Amino acid sequence: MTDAPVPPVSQPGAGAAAVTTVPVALGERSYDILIGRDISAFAVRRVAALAPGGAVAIVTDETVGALHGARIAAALEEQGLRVARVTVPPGEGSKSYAQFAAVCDAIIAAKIERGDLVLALGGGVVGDLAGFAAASVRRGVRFVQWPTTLLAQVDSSVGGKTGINSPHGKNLVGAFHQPSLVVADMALLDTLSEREFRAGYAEVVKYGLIDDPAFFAWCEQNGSAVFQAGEACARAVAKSCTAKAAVVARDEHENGDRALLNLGHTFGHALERACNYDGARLVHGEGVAIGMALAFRFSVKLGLANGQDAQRVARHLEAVGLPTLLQDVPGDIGDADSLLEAMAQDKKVRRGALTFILARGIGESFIARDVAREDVRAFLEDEFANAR
Ligand SMILES: NC(=O)c1ccc[n+]([C@@H]2O[C@H](COP(=O)([O-])OP(=O)(O)OC[C@H]3O[C@@H](n4cnc5c(N)ncnc54)[C@H](O)[C@@H]3O)[C@@H](O)[C@H]2O)c1
Ligand SMILES: O=C(O)C(=O)C[C@@H](O)[C@H](O)[C@H](O)COP(=O)(O)O
Ligand SMILES: [Zn+2]
Repeated sequence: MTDAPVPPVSQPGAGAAAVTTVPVALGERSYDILIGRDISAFAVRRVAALAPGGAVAIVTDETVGALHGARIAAALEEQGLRVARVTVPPGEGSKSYAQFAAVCDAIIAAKIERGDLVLALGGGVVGDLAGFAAASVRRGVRFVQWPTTLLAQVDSSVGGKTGINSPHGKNLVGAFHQPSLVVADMALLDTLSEREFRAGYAEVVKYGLIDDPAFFAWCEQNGSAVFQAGEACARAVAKSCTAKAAVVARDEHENGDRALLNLGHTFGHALERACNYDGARLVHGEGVAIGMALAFRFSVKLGLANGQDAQRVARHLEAVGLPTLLQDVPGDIGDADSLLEAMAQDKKVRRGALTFILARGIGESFIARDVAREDVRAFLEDEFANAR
């Protein structure tokens, strides 16, 4: 990642809005992320070019489908594609075995062939679910990510992690399946709720905390402007996608430093499971915000980072209204032992040993293997005891 939040090359999208293109360099699986406002007219032509005269199954959720589905379906039909629509209920509960089976069968029933397309129109839930269905049906159909939340535009639509949840933990069943194109149209964020916008912002801040202190400082200065879904937001999306594209290009299957993108997630995923994936209590980005604050405080407790940095992280997250404490999660989240049990199912676990993303400071995150369970338990017990 670079020091200044400068987005990559912009070009006019035929006839209208400027489109910033961020390439994801993965050899024969390379693809572009198109970023801009009101870019759908340009983007549907790029989608159609992937499968000229073919078919596309738009997978969406009820909320996004009602707001944006008809317009995008019509635009794709105008490009000569046959369009089928597949709709799931909104929310994390749809990353389930039941919805996975329903989506796969609907794609098959729509006679989507290997040379056709699945198009995920929605947030990270739809992207992860539709992407996994695309990876599985006929052993692999190409797919397009058309993210409609800030979280999906800055993170989940890029990098090819797809999957569903198990009662044992988050994203435990899935596949790496890269999209063929990503379309991040800022205009779609206009209908997003404030709470969901804020949750997505947690994953933006993450890129600064991993290895880009200048970007974290930029977030501190410009965080509230990002929430206007204008120029600052487009910059944050381009910056985030550029950072993620670089990590994914180096380490597509998370054998090494892609795990840094998991900052805050070992704690966050355990909290999501503790809430039984009930978005009314905790959505993913909120879990990540608490998880990042915990990762910094844990780093301080282990003598790795200084307290001022941990406070600065929590201060910024709180300034935009994100939660940073275990006590911020409504209802019962169990205790240190039950959270540890959830963490034992984390995909970064090796031979039973916990791996965390910890930090020596802001922008100095690193992968800590073999973290002692006793240290985690003692830290969590302190956190449970320390009410605000
Ligand atoms: N694959 C990855 O790399 C990756 C990365 C980060 C997160 N994730 C996953 O992403 C999921 C979270 O994604 P999310 O935060 O986008 O949640 P989400 O997909 O549940 O969307 C949030 C809510 O906003 C609504 N919504 C979406 N777009 C809208 C719009 N434009 N206007 C109005 N309402 C809209 C949805 O209906 C939903 O109710 C989690 O399951 C998480 O594990 C995956
Ligand atoms: O793309 C990645 O790699 C990430 O870790 C991004 C995370 O924000 C995302 O939540 C991801 O789904 C978590 O991956 P998991 O392997 O811990 O399920
Ligand atoms: Zn995440």
